[in-house]
Amino acid sequence: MSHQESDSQGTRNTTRSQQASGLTKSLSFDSEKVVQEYLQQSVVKGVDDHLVEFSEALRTVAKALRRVAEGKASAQAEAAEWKRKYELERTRNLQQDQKKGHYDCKGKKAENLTGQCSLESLANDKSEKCCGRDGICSHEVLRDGETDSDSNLVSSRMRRKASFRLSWGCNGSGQHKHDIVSFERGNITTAVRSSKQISLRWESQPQIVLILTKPNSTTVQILCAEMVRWLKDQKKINIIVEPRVKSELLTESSYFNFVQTWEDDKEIQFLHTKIDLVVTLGGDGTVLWAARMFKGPVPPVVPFSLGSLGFMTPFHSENYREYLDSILRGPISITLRHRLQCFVIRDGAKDELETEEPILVLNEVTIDRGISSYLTNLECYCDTSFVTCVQGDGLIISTTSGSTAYSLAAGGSMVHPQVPGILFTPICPHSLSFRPLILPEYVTLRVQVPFNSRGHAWASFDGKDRKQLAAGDALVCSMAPWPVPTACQVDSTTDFLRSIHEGLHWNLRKPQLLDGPREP
Ligand SMILES: NC(=O)c1ccc[n+]([C@@H]2O[C@H](COP(=O)([O-])OP(=O)(O)OC[C@H]3O[C@@H](n4cnc5c(N)ncnc54)[C@H](O)[C@@H]3O)[C@@H](O)[C@H]2O)c1
Ligand SMILES: Nc1ncnc2c1ncn2[C@@H]1O[C@H](COP(=O)(O)OP(=O)(O)OP(=O)(O)O)[C@@H](O)[C@H]1O
Repeated sequence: MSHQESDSQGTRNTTRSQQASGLTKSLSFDSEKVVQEYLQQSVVKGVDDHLVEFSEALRTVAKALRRVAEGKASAQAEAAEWKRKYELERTRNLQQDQKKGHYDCKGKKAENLTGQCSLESLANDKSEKCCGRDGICSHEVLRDGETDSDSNLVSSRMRRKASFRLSWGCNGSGQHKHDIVSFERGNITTAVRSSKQISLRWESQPQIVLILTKPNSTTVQILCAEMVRWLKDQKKINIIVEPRVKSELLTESSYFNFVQTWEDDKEIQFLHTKIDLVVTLGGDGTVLWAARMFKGPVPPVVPFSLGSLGFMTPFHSENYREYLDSILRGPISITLRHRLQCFVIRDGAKDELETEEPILVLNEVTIDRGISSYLTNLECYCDTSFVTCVQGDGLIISTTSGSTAYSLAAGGSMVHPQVPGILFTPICPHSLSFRPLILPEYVTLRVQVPFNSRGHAWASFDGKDRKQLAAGDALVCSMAPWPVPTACQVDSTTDFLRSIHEGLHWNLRKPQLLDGPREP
């Protein structure tokens, strides 16, 4: 069924259910009124007349209830059809993932592409497979926490609260660390939230630092050479740089012979196993570059500001010695910047994923009209629910770190980078009522170019690697399990507020003068 067809079907169902609920409301009012009138007037009128009226009213009620039931049956059939389609899709995705060998929340193998457990597993496995070790039963806590006298007291006064189980890790990627949830007497409280300030303490001395630099900048080149010298001479740190930087250093002096690099780009995938710390010298683009190099876990990143804006670069390069000295000693406050993992699924490929590995983004994935002059038409789903159809220039699916980048320019909110969420921001929507959304971090989003689309769409990842999406192609994205830990200059909130004040001049306004009218 095309989106338009399903939409008009949906509208018909909504109208039907609105009619049904309106009917039910008027029914309950009418029948009540009829009964009251009957009771009052039967004293005055002949009882037989009123019995006739009353039975007529009951017939109307029965007829209307039948219509409500018919409406429900048709809505249920529609829902069953959607569920069937979803199940088909899910099975297809699972098969693909088993082939690919990703990992999932059910354990050993295969992270589901859409990052979800099956509906059956949610219903049947309960905690056993998905949530076994992580689920807690409220009644277990109640039993543990109660003394005998407590329980006697409770049972004598009132019935115990219904027992329940909370479990996690089933939806989304299934690999997130979740809040510690306490069930003290069945009341749910969270103790440690993922958005709390995180501190990193070294357990052994950091020894290898990767320095990444913005190209074509003399200032950066000079600073890089100075920093390498200082780290080697003063801190006995081994340095790794990109091949380009190694040749730049060697042009300056043969002293830099000790600096390591790689010859084959394939070696980059093993970098995270050797490197203790990454230092970036540039702007936000260099932090994005650093994040892009790590397709899995990322070592802590220390971003020095040598650009114009620097939302993610809180360290001023002039004081690099003090900063690095304190960071190498630790502890460091870090911001865990979540990333999104994106899969492009080609319609033509049917059962094949286009990419072996997901594309990870620190800022956002953008699906836009590219060079096409046609309106972009994108169908968007959140897990199993239809979200909307984007008609405009495109859509930005952004992390909270990316909320101050393109998403902000398109009218999205600025969100603290430690808030776990995914921003859904339209680009120039051709609709007055399309406001940006913020969705929870555990959802899987699917953006599909409809078969009847007039043009292609283009996906770009942190502003790079453009990929064309033809009609029937889709982009699926969910939160990646590997965040980018960036060192804070103070702490993540202070750094964030400083960056929006200094970078964007957020809410900068001259203070109102004292003179002028006053409250009497
Ligand atoms: N209209 C727009 O605002 C627009 C358009 C295209 C791309 N971008 C952004 O540019 C990013 C790529 O950055 P680049 O440096 O490689 O390209 P670039 O050199 O074109 O720089 C883009 C600008 O975005 C800023 N920026 C990047 N990440 C940011 C963040 N998280 N918060 C605040 N500002 C940020 C950079 O400081 C820079 O000023 C994309 O991820 C996208 O968010 C923005
Ligand atoms: N090591 C690198 N190798 C190749 N390209 C890089 C590297 N580091 C950064 N870049 C690219 O250089 C561009 C500019 O980088 P960056 O944003 O850091 O500097 P800037 O534009 O001067 O800073 P700002 O964004 O604050 O104005 C970006 O597109 C980024 O992808």
